Amino acid sequence: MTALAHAALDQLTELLGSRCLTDAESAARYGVDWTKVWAPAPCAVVLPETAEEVQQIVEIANEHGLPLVPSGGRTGLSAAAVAADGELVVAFDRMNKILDFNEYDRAVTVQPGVVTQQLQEFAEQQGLFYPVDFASTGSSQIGGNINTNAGGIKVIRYGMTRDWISGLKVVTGRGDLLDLNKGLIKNATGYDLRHLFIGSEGTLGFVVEATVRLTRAPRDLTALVLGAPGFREVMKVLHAFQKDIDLTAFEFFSDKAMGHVLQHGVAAPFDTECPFYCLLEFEQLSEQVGERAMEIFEHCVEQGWVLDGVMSQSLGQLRQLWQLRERISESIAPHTPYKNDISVTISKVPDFVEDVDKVVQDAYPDFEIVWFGHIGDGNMHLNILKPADLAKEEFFQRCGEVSKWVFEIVARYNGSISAEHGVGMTKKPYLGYSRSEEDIDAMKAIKAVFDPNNIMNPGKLFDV
Ligand SMILES: O=C(O)CC[C@@H](O)C(=O)O
Ligand SMILES: [Zn+2]
Repeated sequence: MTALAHAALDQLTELLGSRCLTDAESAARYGVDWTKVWAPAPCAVVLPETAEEVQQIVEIANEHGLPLVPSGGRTGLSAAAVAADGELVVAFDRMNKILDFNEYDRAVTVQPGVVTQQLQEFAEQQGLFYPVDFASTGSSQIGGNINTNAGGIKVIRYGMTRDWISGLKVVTGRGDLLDLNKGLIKNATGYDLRHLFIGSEGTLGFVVEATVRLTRAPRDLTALVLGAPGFREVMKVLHAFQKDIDLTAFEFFSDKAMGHVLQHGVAAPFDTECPFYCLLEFEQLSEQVGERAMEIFEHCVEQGWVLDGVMSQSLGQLRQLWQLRERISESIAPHTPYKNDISVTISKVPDFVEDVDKVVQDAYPDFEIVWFGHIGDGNMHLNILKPADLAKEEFFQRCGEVSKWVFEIVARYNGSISAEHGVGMTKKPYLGYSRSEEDIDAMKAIKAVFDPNNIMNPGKLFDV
């Protein structure tokens, strides 16, 4: 540790006492996210309890040139919350209170360390619903969701985290406390800085409070799992249902993904083995909606787009069917997957997937390729699994080489190299495939305004 870091730590210990942790166990725990590519090496971990303490931490960091990394539930998949280079981790676990709720505004004000599931349960207790949902809601925190503009499995109906944040308090890299948008629905007073901070991966400032909108809870949710002979047919099924029914989800997964999730202990939906599966969900608000869904299903079977299918008849069955999709990620995790989280507009999905699939199948004849994702949003998760006998370093190096070819296709289709997981460190070398030089220059200029000394999560998103 440098003399400067020592001096900063003395000040931090004076400020926070036992909430400034320097032990190896805390460093290892708080210094990583789910990527596990970089080894954690923070100089210390601090646990502020108030916005004022966050401001004081930023002040000390500026004085000593100490880089800061924000840490929430650490469920990120792009190494945006990894401290691998002597940074100070600012963990928000102690700022985990629900501060206010107003039923007329249908809005709840929370601290950043509130766990997503805690917010969802609070909304339910008020007879309302927080709709941003994904597999890691049991540990992810609202502050992290805001930093990455988290998406998930209900985006087709409810949008991303950005769409639910009506107010945001942030501490910038200058140490200023900004109170952005103040929970308003309508506010036409110039640049909406709130949206700059959402999805900025902690590179401009840290979220210290958020006002989150809630909505009515969905009623009588019903899921269908369908098996399709090919990927193009999956898209035809999406189109057929979307024409008539407001879907709350449309997810897809390949036979390989299905194989892993079944091995993981989830029950098969039906006996027919299909190359692709989709899971779609809707509110069965009336009997007619259910009947219409069955008619569309039969039409899809007649057209040869669907080989088999099942529809949930109870909440228990609905939850069971969702396991098929929600547990894919954990079922492939032991195979050290190399992850891609790519998107294009819906109309381009079939050609795009065909082009990418060809490149990866040719490049990795010996690797298992697992496709799944939020196909109703044009967002595919392409996971390449490491063969058991190949060293991790060599595997990641080979994957990195092929990434360029995949991202060239992404660029050709005007797509995104990261639909929802963020850029962090894993996708930083490839940002130029999705954002122009002018875009990146503008982002750097914005960072300089809010974080002139480059102490807020440096080395993530881009290098300055
Ligand atoms: O593991 C992945 O690649 C995706 C994780 C998550 O975004 C999901 O949709 O399940
Ligand atoms: Zn996802």
